[in-house]
Amino acid sequence: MFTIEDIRQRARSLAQDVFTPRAASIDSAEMYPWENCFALRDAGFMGMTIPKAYGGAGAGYREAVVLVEEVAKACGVTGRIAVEANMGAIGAIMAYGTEKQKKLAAELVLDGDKPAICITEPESGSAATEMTTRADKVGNGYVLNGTKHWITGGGVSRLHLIFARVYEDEEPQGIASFLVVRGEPGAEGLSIGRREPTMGLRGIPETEVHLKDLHVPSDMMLQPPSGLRKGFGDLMTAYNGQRVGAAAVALGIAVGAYEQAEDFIQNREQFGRPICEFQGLQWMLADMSVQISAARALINEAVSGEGFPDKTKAAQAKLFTSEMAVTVTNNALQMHGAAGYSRRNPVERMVRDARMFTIGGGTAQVLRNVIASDLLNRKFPQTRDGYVARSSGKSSIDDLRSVVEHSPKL
Ligand SMILES: CC(C)(COP(=O)(O)OP(=O)(O)OC[C@H]1O[C@@H](n2cnc3c(N)ncnc32)[C@H](O)[C@@H]1OP(=O)(O)O)[C@@H](O)C(=O)NCCC(=O)NCCSC(=O)CCS(=O)O
Ligand SMILES: Cc1cc2nc3c(=O)[nH]c(=O)nc-3n(C[C@H](O)[C@H](O)[C@H](O)COP(=O)(O)OP(=O)(O)OC[C@H]3O[C@@H](n4cnc5c(N)ncnc54)[C@H](O)[C@@H]3O)c2cc1C
Repeated sequence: MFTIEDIRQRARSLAQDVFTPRAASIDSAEMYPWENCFALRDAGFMGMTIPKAYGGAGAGYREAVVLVEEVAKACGVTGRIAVEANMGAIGAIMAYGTEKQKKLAAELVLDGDKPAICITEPESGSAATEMTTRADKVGNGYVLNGTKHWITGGGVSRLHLIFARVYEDEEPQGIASFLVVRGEPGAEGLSIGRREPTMGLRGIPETEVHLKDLHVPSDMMLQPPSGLRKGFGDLMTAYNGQRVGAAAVALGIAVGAYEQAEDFIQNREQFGRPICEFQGLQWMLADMSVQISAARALINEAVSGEGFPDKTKAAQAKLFTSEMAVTVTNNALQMHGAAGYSRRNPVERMVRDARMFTIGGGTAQVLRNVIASDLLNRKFPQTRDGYVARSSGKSSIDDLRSVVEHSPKL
C-alpha cells in the first residue's frame, strides 16, 4: 500500500529503527550505505515512482518527498539515495525513454542501484549549457569523450545518465543524454576518477567520471521529446524533480536538527532552570519551526501538479529550503552550546550535511536567476555576449553558440 500516510509511517519507522543508529558511522567511515539501500529496496522505496508496468509502485513526487523527508531526518546520505532512486535520472528515463531503456533502468533501480546523473564538468558547473563532453555519431551509435565532475555515486552507481553535446559530421545537434551501465561489457570507456573529500554527506562518493571513447549504441540515447535542439530544456524539466528532491533532503536534515534542539533545551539546565525557559531560545525555536513549515509548504506546492514540478516552483522550493536548512541546523547547534560542537552529537553532522544544498542541484544564486527570469518574463543570458545572440532571433543553444562565434566581441 502506498498512500502518503502509509509511506510517512513506514519510512519514519525504518528511519528511526534502522537509519538513525547507522548515520554516525556512515559519516565517519565515509562508506556508501549499501545496507540502507537494501533496506529501502526491501521496503519498496527504491524505484517507488517507477510505473507499475515496470515493477514499481507508480507513486508520484508527492509521495516521494514525504519518503525523502522522513529518511533524511535520520540520515542525509540515505535521503539523497531515496531522491536519486525515485527522481532525477530515473524520472527522466521513465518519462522520455523507450521500452528497452525503461526496462533496463527499472531493473537496476528496483534491485537497489541509485542512478548517477552526470551533468557537471570541471569547467561547466552553473553554466551547464557550456558542457564540452561530446557524443559523436559514428555508425549506429555515439562515441562519448569528456570528463564529468562531482558525480554523486561515482564508483557505486551502475546506471549513469550522461549529458553530452551531440555532433553529427562535426555539426552540433544539441544536448542529449545517454544511458550507460558501469561495468557492463562495452562500457569500458567509462572510468571513475578522483573522489572529493567532502565537508558533509560523506557516505556518498563525489567523483570525477571519465569518458574515453565510450561507445554507446543509438538506442541508449534518451530522446528528448522536443527534439535534440531543445534537448537540454527537456532534460532540465525532468531534473526539476530532483531539485525538489534535494529540497526535501535539506528539509529532513533541518527537521532532524530541530528535533534534537527541542529535546535538548527541555532537558539541559543552567541557572537552576531548564534552558527552554529562556526567551532567547524560545524565539529561536519558534522561528525555526516557522521556517520549516514554510519550506515544507513550498515543496508541497512544487509537487502539487501532475508530472515534473514547474521550473520556478522547484527553484523556489530548493532555494528557500536550502538556505533555511543552513540557518536551522546552525541554530540547533547553537542551542546545544559546546555539546553541539562535538562530533558525538548528530547536530554537528547535520550542519555539515545541510551546507551542500545551496550549491548542488543549482546554486542559490543561479536559482534566484531562474526565478527572476520567470517573474520578469525575460531571458537574462549570463554570458557576456549572450544578448548579441538573443537579438539575432536564434533560439537553440547551438544556434546561439554559432551566432556568438560569428559576432564581433563586445
Ligand atoms: C540552465 C542554466 C544552466 C543556465 O544556462 P543558460 O543561461 O545557458 O540557459 P537558459 O537559456 O537559461 O536555458 C537553456 C534552455 O533550458 C531551459 N531550462 C533551463 N533550466 C530549466 C529548468 N530548470 N526547467 C526547464 N527548462 C529549463 C530554458 O528554458 C532554455 O530553454 P529554451 O532554449 O528557451 O527553450 C542554469 O540556470 C542552471 O540551471 N544551472 C545549474 C545547473 C544544475 O542544476 N546542475 C545540476 C547538476 S546535478 C546535481 O547537482 C545533483 C545534486 S542533487 O543533490 O540533486
Ligand atoms: C555534494 C555535491 C553533489 C553534486 N552532485 C552532482 C551530481 O550528481 N551530478 C552533477 O552533474 N553535478 C553534481 N554536483 C555539481 C553541482 O551541480 C554544481 O556544484 C553546481 O551546479 C555549481 O557549479 P560549480 O560548483 O562549478 O560552481 P560555479 O558555477 O563555479 O559557481 C561558483 C560561484 O559563482 C556563482 N555563480 C556562477 N554563475 C553565476 C551567475 N550567472 N549568477 C550569479 N552567481 C553565479 C555560484 O552561485 C557560486 O557561488 C554536485 C555538487 C555537490 C557539492
